[in-house]
Amino acid sequence: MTRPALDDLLDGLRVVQLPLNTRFRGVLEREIAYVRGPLGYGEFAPFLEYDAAEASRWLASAIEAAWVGWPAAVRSSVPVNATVPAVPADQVADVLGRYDGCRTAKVKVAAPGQSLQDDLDRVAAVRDVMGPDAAIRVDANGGWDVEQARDALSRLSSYGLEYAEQPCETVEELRDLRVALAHQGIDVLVAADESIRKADDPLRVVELEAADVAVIKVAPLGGVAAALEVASACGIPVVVSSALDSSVGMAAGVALAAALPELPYACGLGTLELFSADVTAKSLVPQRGSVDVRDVDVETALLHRWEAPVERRQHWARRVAECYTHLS
Ligand SMILES: O=C(O)CCC(=O)C1=CC=C[C@@H](O)[C@@H]1C(=O)O
Ligand SMILES: [Mg+2]
Repeated sequence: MTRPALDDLLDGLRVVQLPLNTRFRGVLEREIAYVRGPLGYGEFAPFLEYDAAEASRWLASAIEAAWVGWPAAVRSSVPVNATVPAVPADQVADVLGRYDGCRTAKVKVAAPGQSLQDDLDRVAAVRDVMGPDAAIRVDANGGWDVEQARDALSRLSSYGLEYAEQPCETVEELRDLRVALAHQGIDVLVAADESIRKADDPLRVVELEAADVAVIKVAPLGGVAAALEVASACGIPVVVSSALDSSVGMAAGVALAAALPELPYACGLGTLELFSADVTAKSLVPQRGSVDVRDVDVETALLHRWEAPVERRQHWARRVAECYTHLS
């Protein structure tokens, strides 16, 4: 891959703090850095707790966007799901109300400090608001062990589930859960997210027959081309999802979804509805249930408006430099 000099990355570096309208992953603000190359901006926003080796894949993805470019699109829009954070059931209608025309919802479950009853209430509220024809998937972020997952999914499945994303933490647990669900006749598909995006070997989950669906995120896999390779090698249906991106990062996810030969499920690319600010006036938000495949015009005034304080900008400059040494 074309590798810009570290100075080129640091010279164009911009850092913003974008407010969210709903708490997600425990935060109400998303800190995002941008690098700038000949093709425009690339988003570099690994979550703050990630180490340099893991975060360097996000840097490779930002460099691809700004210096290399993406594979050709085979579609002009991408159907997306609404994302429902671990909110109380009485806030579900508000959250869903932001998503124009989405007929699939992904609901966070097994959040720290919450009970299965909270999850049941939230999923029931989603079914209630969206009606019987909507598709509902849940995402436990590895929060259950196999037994808890089997019990939770046997109860949640009465609301009709499209799949359960990362119900357990390890690949072995996902495999054992699939067997347990089949034995008990619980008809819920298993999707892998962290087992792909945080793994040394993203294809192990397929080798162990541990998932029915692969959730693929661009930045954690090192860019659109790399993610496309993982998606093709998987041999199971793929759902492209965001990493809580601004429109710049979202465009990369949309580019991947647009390039995939088959897209059987709605993608998790609607999360800009959880933000109350962006760096473009024309956010890549869903309209009538889909996101358009198009370029994003970053506005300098918005980069200024949401600019992070100087110590955070220095933090991100150090992070870029550190990750740069890990680029392969
Ligand atoms: O898939 C979606 O609907 C939206 C994206 C999403 O849920 C996530 C984005 C970023 C970090 C993750 O905790 C979370 C996920 O686990 O899938
Ligand atoms: Mg997930």
